[in-house]
Amino acid sequence: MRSPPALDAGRHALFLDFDGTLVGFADDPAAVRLPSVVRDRLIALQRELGGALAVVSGRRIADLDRFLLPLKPVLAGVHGLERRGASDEATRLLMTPDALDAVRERLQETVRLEPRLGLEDKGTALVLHYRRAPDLAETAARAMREAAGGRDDLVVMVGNAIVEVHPAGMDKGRALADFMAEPPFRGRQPVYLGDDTTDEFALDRVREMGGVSVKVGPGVTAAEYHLADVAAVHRWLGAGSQGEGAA
Ligand SMILES: O=P(O)(O)OC[C@H]1O[C@H](O[C@H]2O[C@H](CO)[C@@H](O)[C@H](O)[C@H]2O)[C@H](O)[C@@H](O)[C@@H]1O
Repeated sequence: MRSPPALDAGRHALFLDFDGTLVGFADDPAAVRLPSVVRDRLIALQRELGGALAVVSGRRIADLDRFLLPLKPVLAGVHGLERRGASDEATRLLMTPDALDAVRERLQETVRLEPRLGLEDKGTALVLHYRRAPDLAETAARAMREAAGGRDDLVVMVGNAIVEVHPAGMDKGRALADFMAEPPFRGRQPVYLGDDTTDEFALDRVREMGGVSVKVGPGVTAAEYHLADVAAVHRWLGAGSQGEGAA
């Protein structure tokens, strides 16, 4: 796969995944770090792009703000179930948090019985983490399937050393399409960078829209272009190579 073309600030809208794209991985999700040189470059890019810069992540918006501030991009959190558009002051939730109550109870029991698994409660989604115990990948997947109980109002997704459940009806592709229908994105060509299976929804959508789809790292993808790793993303953004961003 080819390297992506240079960003054209007058024409493009830039969408960035967070973990595995802007920052490297760590055992503890709270331990990642966005190098200040990258954050400063993103602040400059946001201005050059007329505000058409969004981070589209599986993380919560409050969590993303902790890593990104003073950069305040448009944000889709929890795969679009949380949203803060260009004209929004506050985060909007696209679901009722009690939708996951029964699943939460079952997963709490799972991690009580197997403490090497971690449970991340994002309110709008629940995640079982097994990065510290890769041998528990199948155990985690099975526990999640059983906890979700075949409910068709929920979606179970596999990510990088995680398995996650959240209400059906939203993914990163839909989140991106919603932003593209609004200023300051409307009329621009989307550019999306992402590394994980959950990014494929957005990479697919960007190809349909005639945009620039960029897969970061290894793996099967719908993307047209490729960057090797987080350091290559930083260089492509014009922020040099200052480490991968894991603490
Ligand atoms: O959509 P993203 O921005 O890529 O977020 C996806 C998930 O990111 C976090 O988990 C991942 O990063 C952790 C820290 O490096 C790592 O420990 C974990 O194994 C990775 O899957 C976050 O904790 C999840 O909630 C996000 O869905």
